[in-house]
Amino acid sequence: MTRITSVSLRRVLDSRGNPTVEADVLTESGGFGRAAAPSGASTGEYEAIELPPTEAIAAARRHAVPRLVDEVYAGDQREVDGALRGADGTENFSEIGANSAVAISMAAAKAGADVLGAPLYQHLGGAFRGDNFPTPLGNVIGGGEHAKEATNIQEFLAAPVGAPSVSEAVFANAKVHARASEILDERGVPAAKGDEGAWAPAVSDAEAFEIMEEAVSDVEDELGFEIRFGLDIAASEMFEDGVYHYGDETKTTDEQIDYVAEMVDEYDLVYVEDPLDENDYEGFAELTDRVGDRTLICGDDLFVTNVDRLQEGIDVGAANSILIKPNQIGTLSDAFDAVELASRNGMDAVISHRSGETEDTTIAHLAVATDAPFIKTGTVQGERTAKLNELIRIADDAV
Ligand SMILES: O=C(O)[C@@H](CO)OP(=O)(O)O
Ligand SMILES: [Mg+2]
Repeated sequence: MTRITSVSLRRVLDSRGNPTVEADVLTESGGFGRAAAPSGASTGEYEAIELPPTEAIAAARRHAVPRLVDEVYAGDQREVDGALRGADGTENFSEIGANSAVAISMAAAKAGADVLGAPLYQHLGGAFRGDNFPTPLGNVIGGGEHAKEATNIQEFLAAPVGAPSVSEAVFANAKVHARASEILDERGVPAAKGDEGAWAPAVSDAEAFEIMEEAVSDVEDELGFEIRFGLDIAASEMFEDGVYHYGDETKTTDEQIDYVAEMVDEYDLVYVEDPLDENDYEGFAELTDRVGDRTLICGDDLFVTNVDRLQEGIDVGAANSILIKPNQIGTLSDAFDAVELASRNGMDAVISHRSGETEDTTIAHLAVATDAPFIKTGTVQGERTAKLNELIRIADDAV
Protein backbone atom coordinates (compact mmCIF):
# COMPACT_ATOMS: atom_id res chain seq x y z
CA MET A 1 0.00 0.00 0.00
CA THR A 2 2.95 2.33 0.09
CA ARG A 3 3.70 1.60 -3.57
CA ILE A 4 4.74 4.88 -5.23
CA THR A 5 2.27 6.00 -7.90
CA SER A 6 3.67 9.39 -8.73
CA VAL A 7 6.76 11.55 -8.26
CA SER A 8 6.56 15.19 -9.29
CA LEU A 9 9.44 17.62 -9.26
CA ARG A 10 9.49 21.39 -9.45
CA ARG A 11 11.73 24.38 -8.84
CA VAL A 12 10.98 26.39 -5.70
CA LEU A 13 12.80 29.24 -3.97
CA ASP A 14 15.36 28.68 -1.26
CA SER A 15 16.20 31.18 1.49
CA ARG A 16 18.91 32.85 -0.61
CA GLY A 17 16.44 33.35 -3.43
CA ASN A 18 18.01 30.63 -5.54
CA PRO A 19 15.98 27.88 -7.18
CA THR A 20 16.04 24.45 -5.57
CA VAL A 21 14.35 21.10 -6.19
CA GLU A 22 11.08 20.17 -4.49
CA ALA A 23 9.62 16.66 -4.79
CA ASP A 24 6.12 15.32 -4.18
CA VAL A 25 5.66 11.59 -3.75
CA LEU A 26 2.24 9.92 -3.83
CA THR A 27 1.44 6.33 -2.95
CA GLU A 28 -1.25 3.84 -3.93
CA SER A 29 -3.24 4.28 -0.75
CA GLY A 30 -3.11 8.07 -0.82
CA GLY A 31 0.10 8.68 1.15
CA PHE A 32 1.70 12.01 0.36
CA GLY A 33 5.15 13.42 1.05
CA ARG A 34 6.77 16.68 0.00
CA ALA A 35 10.38 17.72 0.57
CA ALA A 36 12.88 20.21 -0.80
CA ALA A 37 16.65 20.10 -1.15
CA PRO A 38 18.76 22.58 0.81
CA SER A 39 21.97 24.04 -0.59
CA GLY A 40 25.40 24.87 0.86
CA ALA A 41 27.68 27.87 0.30
CA SER A 42 30.74 26.59 2.14
CA THR A 43 30.46 23.21 0.48
CA GLY A 44 32.98 20.46 1.04
CA GLU A 45 35.15 19.36 -1.87
CA TYR A 46 33.91 15.78 -1.52
CA GLU A 47 30.17 16.42 -1.37
CA ALA A 48 27.73 14.76 -3.74
CA ILE A 49 27.04 16.96 -6.75
CA GLU A 50 24.28 19.54 -6.78
CA LEU A 51 23.20 20.18 -10.39
CA PRO A 52 21.41 23.30 -11.58
CA PRO A 53 17.80 22.52 -10.56
CA THR A 54 16.43 22.51 -14.11
CA GLU A 55 19.04 19.94 -15.14
CA ALA A 56 18.60 17.90 -11.97
CA ILE A 57 14.85 17.77 -12.45
CA ALA A 58 15.08 16.79 -16.11
CA ALA A 59 17.62 14.06 -15.37
CA ALA A 60 15.63 12.70 -12.43
CA ARG A 61 12.45 12.62 -14.52
CA ARG A 62 14.28 10.68 -17.19
CA HIS A 63 16.25 8.24 -15.05
CA ALA A 64 14.80 8.03 -11.55
CA VAL A 65 11.05 8.51 -11.81
CA PRO A 66 10.50 5.46 -14.08
CA ARG A 67 12.39 3.29 -11.57
CA LEU A 68 10.22 4.49 -8.71
CA VAL A 69 6.66 4.78 -10.02
CA ASP A 70 4.76 1.48 -9.74
CA GLU A 71 8.05 -0.21 -8.85
CA VAL A 72 9.04 0.78 -5.34
CA TYR A 73 7.39 1.08 -1.91
CA ALA A 74 7.74 4.45 -0.20
CA GLY A 75 7.70 2.67 3.17
CA ASP A 76 10.87 0.83 2.24
CA GLN A 77 13.43 3.61 2.41
CA ARG A 78 16.36 1.43 1.39
CA GLU A 79 14.49 0.34 -1.73
CA VAL A 80 13.68 3.94 -2.63
CA ASP A 81 17.26 5.06 -2.10
CA GLY A 82 18.64 2.00 -3.90
CA ALA A 83 16.49 2.91 -6.90
CA LEU A 84 17.84 6.47 -6.80
CA ARG A 85 21.42 5.18 -6.70
CA GLY A 86 20.67 2.71 -9.50
CA ALA A 87 19.08 5.41 -11.63
CA ASP A 88 22.04 7.70 -11.13
CA GLY A 89 24.79 5.15 -11.61
CA THR A 90 27.60 7.34 -10.28
CA GLU A 91 29.29 7.58 -6.88
CA ASN A 92 28.34 11.20 -6.30
CA PHE A 93 24.91 11.68 -7.91
CA SER A 94 26.40 13.68 -10.75
CA GLU A 95 23.83 12.24 -13.18
CA ILE A 96 20.53 13.13 -11.51
CA GLY A 97 21.93 15.60 -8.96
CA ALA A 98 22.09 15.13 -5.20
CA ASN A 99 19.45 17.86 -5.00
CA SER A 100 16.91 15.76 -6.92
CA ALA A 101 17.96 12.62 -5.08
CA VAL A 102 17.65 14.05 -1.58
CA ALA A 103 14.33 15.75 -2.31
CA ILE A 104 12.85 12.48 -3.58
CA SER A 105 14.41 10.43 -0.78
CA MET A 106 12.97 12.71 1.92
CA ALA A 107 9.58 13.07 0.19
CA ALA A 108 9.30 9.27 -0.06
CA ALA A 109 10.05 8.95 3.67
CA LYS A 110 7.28 11.42 4.42
CA ALA A 111 4.86 9.57 2.12
CA GLY A 112 5.76 6.29 3.84
CA ALA A 113 5.13 7.85 7.25
CA ASP A 114 1.85 9.32 6.02
CA VAL A 115 0.52 5.91 4.95
CA LEU A 116 1.52 4.40 8.28
CA GLY A 117 -0.09 7.31 10.12
CA ALA A 118 3.14 7.74 12.07
CA PRO A 119 5.16 10.90 12.59
CA LEU A 120 8.23 10.98 10.36
CA TYR A 121 10.67 10.69 13.27
CA GLN A 122 8.99 7.49 14.37
CA HIS A 123 8.88 6.00 10.88
CA LEU A 124 12.61 6.75 10.52
CA GLY A 125 13.70 5.93 14.04
CA GLY A 126 11.37 3.12 15.03
CA ALA A 127 8.99 2.74 17.91
CA PHE A 128 11.69 2.96 20.56
CA ARG A 129 13.11 6.27 19.43
CA GLY A 130 11.73 9.73 20.09
CA ASP A 131 12.17 10.27 23.81
CA ASN A 132 15.36 12.29 23.65
CA PHE A 133 15.71 15.66 22.06
CA PRO A 134 18.77 17.29 20.55
CA THR A 135 20.26 20.47 21.95
CA PRO A 136 19.93 23.11 19.23
CA LEU A 137 23.19 24.74 18.20
CA GLY A 138 22.09 28.27 17.30
CA ASN A 139 24.11 30.47 14.99
CA VAL A 140 24.37 33.85 16.74
CA ILE A 141 27.34 35.61 15.10
CA GLY A 142 28.93 34.61 11.85
CA GLY A 143 30.79 35.45 8.71
CA GLY A 144 33.05 33.40 6.46
CA GLU A 145 31.27 32.37 3.29
CA HIS A 146 27.88 33.30 4.79
CA ALA A 147 28.44 37.06 5.09
CA LYS A 148 30.93 39.54 3.67
CA GLU A 149 33.10 41.81 5.87
CA ALA A 150 32.25 39.90 9.04
CA THR A 151 34.13 37.39 11.22
CA ASN A 152 36.64 34.98 9.70
CA ILE A 153 35.19 32.13 11.73
CA GLN A 154 31.98 31.12 9.97
CA GLU A 155 29.70 30.44 12.96
CA PHE A 156 29.59 31.22 16.68
CA LEU A 157 26.93 28.85 17.99
CA ALA A 158 25.00 29.07 21.25
CA ALA A 159 24.46 25.69 22.93
CA PRO A 160 21.95 25.62 25.81
CA VAL A 161 23.20 22.30 27.14
CA GLY A 162 21.43 22.64 30.50
CA ALA A 163 17.98 23.48 29.15
CA PRO A 164 15.30 21.35 30.77
CA SER A 165 13.38 20.96 27.50
CA VAL A 166 13.89 21.43 23.79
CA SER A 167 11.42 24.30 23.81
CA GLU A 168 13.35 26.13 26.54
CA ALA A 169 16.55 25.47 24.59
CA VAL A 170 15.10 26.97 21.42
CA PHE A 171 13.93 30.11 23.24
CA ALA A 172 17.26 30.38 25.06
CA ASN A 173 19.10 30.55 21.74
CA ALA A 174 16.73 33.24 20.50
CA LYS A 175 17.50 35.22 23.66
CA VAL A 176 21.25 34.87 23.13
CA HIS A 177 20.75 36.10 19.57
CA ALA A 178 18.79 39.11 20.86
CA ARG A 179 21.32 39.80 23.63
CA ALA A 180 24.20 39.71 21.13
CA SER A 181 22.40 42.39 19.14
CA GLU A 182 22.13 44.60 22.24
CA ILE A 183 25.81 44.14 23.03
CA LEU A 184 26.74 45.05 19.47
CA ASP A 185 24.55 48.12 19.83
CA GLU A 186 26.21 49.09 23.11
CA ARG A 187 29.56 48.84 21.36
CA GLY A 188 28.30 50.95 18.48
CA VAL A 189 28.80 48.16 15.95
CA PRO A 190 26.16 47.93 13.23
CA ALA A 191 25.32 44.42 12.10
CA ALA A 192 23.44 43.02 9.15
CA LYS A 193 22.54 39.35 9.10
CA GLY A 194 24.25 36.53 7.24
CA ASP A 195 22.62 33.77 5.24
CA GLU A 196 21.50 31.83 8.31
CA GLY A 197 20.15 34.80 10.25
CA ALA A 198 23.22 35.22 12.48
CA TRP A 199 24.54 38.71 13.14
CA ALA A 200 27.32 39.52 10.71
CA PRO A 201 29.19 42.46 12.26
CA ALA A 202 32.55 43.75 11.04
CA VAL A 203 34.34 42.69 14.23
CA SER A 204 37.42 40.57 14.76
CA ASP A 205 37.05 36.97 15.80
CA ALA A 206 38.50 37.95 19.20
CA GLU A 207 35.72 40.49 19.69
CA ALA A 208 33.08 37.98 18.56
CA PHE A 209 34.35 35.55 21.24
CA GLU A 210 33.93 38.30 23.86
CA ILE A 211 30.43 39.18 22.69
CA MET A 212 29.38 35.54 22.65
CA GLU A 213 30.76 34.98 26.14
CA GLU A 214 28.88 37.97 27.47
CA ALA A 215 25.60 37.17 25.67
CA VAL A 216 25.66 33.54 26.74
CA SER A 217 26.47 34.30 30.36
CA ASP A 218 23.81 37.04 30.59
CA VAL A 219 21.12 34.69 29.27
CA GLU A 220 22.44 31.86 31.43
CA ASP A 221 22.03 34.09 34.52
CA GLU A 222 18.56 35.13 33.44
CA LEU A 223 17.28 31.62 32.68
CA GLY A 224 19.17 29.69 35.34
CA PHE A 225 20.49 26.82 33.23
CA GLU A 226 23.82 26.15 31.59
CA ILE A 227 24.45 27.69 28.18
CA ARG A 228 27.76 27.26 26.45
CA PHE A 229 28.92 27.98 22.95
CA GLY A 230 30.78 26.46 20.07
CA LEU A 231 32.11 27.20 16.60
CA ASP A 232 32.02 26.18 13.00
CA ILE A 233 35.39 27.42 11.84
CA ALA A 234 34.82 26.10 8.28
CA ALA A 235 38.61 26.08 8.02
CA SER A 236 38.74 24.69 4.48
CA GLU A 237 37.46 28.04 3.28
CA MET A 238 40.42 29.78 4.96
CA PHE A 239 43.07 27.32 3.88
CA GLU A 240 45.15 28.40 0.93
CA ASP A 241 48.77 27.75 0.00
CA GLY A 242 49.28 25.63 3.08
CA VAL A 243 48.22 28.23 5.65
CA TYR A 244 45.02 29.48 7.28
CA HIS A 245 44.07 33.04 6.36
CA TYR A 246 42.54 35.31 8.98
CA GLY A 247 42.23 38.54 7.02
CA ASP A 248 45.81 39.67 6.50
CA GLU A 249 47.20 37.27 9.07
CA THR A 250 48.00 33.64 8.53
CA LYS A 251 48.44 30.61 10.76
CA THR A 252 50.37 27.45 10.01
CA THR A 253 48.68 24.15 10.78
CA ASP A 254 50.49 23.90 14.14
CA GLU A 255 49.47 27.45 15.00
CA GLN A 256 45.88 26.70 14.01
CA ILE A 257 45.81 23.65 16.28
CA ASP A 258 47.29 25.66 19.17
CA TYR A 259 44.82 28.50 18.57
CA VAL A 260 41.76 26.23 18.55
CA ALA A 261 42.98 24.31 21.61
CA GLU A 262 43.49 27.63 23.44
CA MET A 263 39.99 28.83 22.50
CA VAL A 264 38.49 25.54 23.70
CA ASP A 265 40.06 26.08 27.11
CA GLU A 266 39.59 29.82 27.36
CA TYR A 267 35.91 29.76 26.43
CA ASP A 268 35.01 26.25 27.54
CA LEU A 269 33.77 25.53 24.03
CA VAL A 270 31.37 22.63 23.82
CA TYR A 271 31.66 22.11 20.08
CA VAL A 272 34.18 22.85 17.31
CA GLU A 273 33.34 22.01 13.72
CA ASP A 274 35.88 21.88 10.91
CA PRO A 275 38.82 23.37 12.81
CA LEU A 276 41.19 22.30 10.03
CA ASP A 277 41.21 21.79 6.29
CA GLU A 278 39.04 19.02 4.83
CA ASN A 279 42.09 17.01 3.75
CA ASP A 280 43.96 17.22 7.04
CA TYR A 281 42.98 14.03 8.89
CA GLU A 282 46.24 14.20 10.79
CA GLY A 283 45.70 17.71 12.08
CA PHE A 284 42.18 16.75 13.13
CA ALA A 285 43.58 13.73 14.97
CA GLU A 286 46.16 15.82 16.80
CA LEU A 287 43.57 18.35 17.93
CA THR A 288 41.12 15.61 18.96
CA ASP A 289 43.88 14.02 20.96
CA ARG A 290 44.51 17.31 22.75
CA VAL A 291 40.98 18.50 23.51
CA GLY A 292 38.62 15.69 22.49
CA ASP A 293 38.03 14.74 26.13
CA ARG A 294 36.36 18.11 26.80
CA THR A 295 34.75 19.20 23.56
CA LEU A 296 33.28 17.78 20.39
CA ILE A 297 35.55 18.00 17.38
CA CYS A 298 33.13 17.64 14.50
CA GLY A 299 33.89 16.83 10.87
CA ASP A 300 31.64 18.48 8.31
CA ASP A 301 33.62 19.19 5.13
CA LEU A 302 36.02 16.52 6.40
CA PHE A 303 33.49 13.68 6.29
CA VAL A 304 30.69 15.04 4.05
CA THR A 305 28.28 12.46 5.56
CA ASN A 306 30.22 9.80 3.65
CA VAL A 307 30.92 6.45 5.32
CA ASP A 308 34.20 5.93 3.46
CA ARG A 309 35.59 9.25 4.57
CA LEU A 310 34.22 8.68 8.06
CA GLN A 311 35.94 5.27 8.21
CA GLU A 312 39.24 6.92 7.23
CA GLY A 313 38.71 9.37 10.06
CA ILE A 314 37.86 6.63 12.54
CA ASP A 315 41.03 4.75 11.58
CA VAL A 316 43.21 7.71 12.58
CA GLY A 317 41.08 9.18 15.39
CA ALA A 318 40.39 12.33 13.38
CA ALA A 319 37.33 13.56 15.30
CA ASN A 320 34.81 12.52 17.90
CA SER A 321 31.77 13.77 16.03
CA ILE A 322 30.34 13.96 12.51
CA LEU A 323 28.01 16.49 10.97
CA ILE A 324 25.14 14.87 9.06
CA LYS A 325 23.70 16.71 6.06
CA PRO A 326 21.56 14.45 3.88
CA ASN A 327 22.18 16.52 0.75
CA GLN A 328 25.95 16.06 1.09
CA ILE A 329 25.50 12.39 0.31
CA GLY A 330 22.16 12.29 -1.53
CA THR A 331 19.83 9.93 0.36
CA LEU A 332 18.45 9.32 3.83
CA SER A 333 19.76 5.74 3.79
CA ASP A 334 23.29 7.00 3.23
CA ALA A 335 22.84 9.57 5.98
CA PHE A 336 21.60 6.86 8.37
CA ASP A 337 24.55 4.65 7.48
CA ALA A 338 26.89 7.47 8.48
CA VAL A 339 25.03 7.95 11.78
CA GLU A 340 25.21 4.21 12.50
CA LEU A 341 28.91 3.94 11.69
CA ALA A 342 29.62 6.95 13.89
CA SER A 343 27.65 5.64 16.83
CA ARG A 344 29.18 2.15 16.56
CA ASN A 345 32.52 3.91 16.99
CA GLY A 346 31.51 6.06 19.92
CA MET A 347 31.16 9.25 17.91
CA ASP A 348 28.32 11.73 18.15
CA ALA A 349 26.29 12.50 15.04
CA VAL A 350 25.07 16.10 14.79
CA ILE A 351 22.24 16.77 12.33
CA SER A 352 22.53 19.97 10.30
CA HIS A 353 20.79 22.41 8.00
CA ARG A 354 22.53 24.14 5.09
CA SER A 355 23.05 27.86 4.67
CA GLY A 356 20.50 27.78 1.82
CA GLU A 357 17.32 26.29 3.23
CA THR A 358 13.58 25.99 2.68
CA GLU A 359 10.68 25.54 5.07
CA ASP A 360 11.28 21.77 4.91
CA THR A 361 11.42 20.24 8.42
CA THR A 362 12.85 16.78 7.70
CA ILE A 363 16.06 17.35 9.67
CA ALA A 364 14.11 18.00 12.89
CA HIS A 365 12.64 14.50 12.55
CA LEU A 366 15.98 13.05 11.56
CA ALA A 367 17.60 14.44 14.71
CA VAL A 368 14.95 12.90 16.96
CA ALA A 369 14.94 9.64 14.99
CA THR A 370 18.69 9.22 15.33
CA ASP A 371 18.87 10.34 18.96
CA ALA A 372 21.32 13.08 17.98
CA PRO A 373 22.83 15.05 20.88
CA PHE A 374 22.79 18.27 18.81
CA ILE A 375 20.98 19.75 15.85
CA LYS A 376 22.46 22.74 14.06
CA THR A 377 19.66 24.67 12.45
CA GLY A 378 20.02 28.39 13.17
CA THR A 379 18.30 30.55 15.73
CA VAL A 380 15.80 32.84 14.04
CA GLN A 381 14.53 33.45 10.48
CA GLY A 382 11.65 31.50 8.93
CA GLU A 383 13.49 28.65 7.23
CA ARG A 384 15.40 28.02 10.52
CA THR A 385 12.43 28.46 12.86
CA ALA A 386 10.52 25.97 10.67
CA LYS A 387 12.82 23.23 12.02
CA LEU A 388 13.00 24.61 15.56
CA ASN A 389 9.23 24.90 15.80
CA GLU A 390 8.88 21.37 14.44
CA LEU A 391 11.10 20.13 17.29
CA ILE A 392 8.79 21.87 19.75
CA ARG A 393 5.79 20.21 18.07
CA ILE A 394 7.45 16.78 18.16
CA ALA A 395 8.11 17.22 21.88
CA ASP A 396 4.50 18.26 22.32
CA ASP A 397 3.23 15.18 20.42
CA ALA A 398 1.64 17.55 17.94
CA VAL A 399 2.91 16.26 14.61
O1 LIG B 1 29.25 24.78 6.99
C1 LIG B 1 28.14 24.45 7.44
O2 LIG B 1 28.08 23.72 8.39
C2 LIG B 1 26.89 24.87 6.74
C3 LIG B 1 25.69 25.08 7.58
O3 LIG B 1 25.88 25.98 8.63
O4 LIG B 1 27.09 25.87 5.80
P1 LIG B 1 26.89 25.51 4.25
O5 LIG B 1 25.52 24.98 4.10
O6 LIG B 1 27.11 26.81 3.55
O7 LIG B 1 27.92 24.48 3.90
MG1 LIG C 1 30.26 23.43 8.58
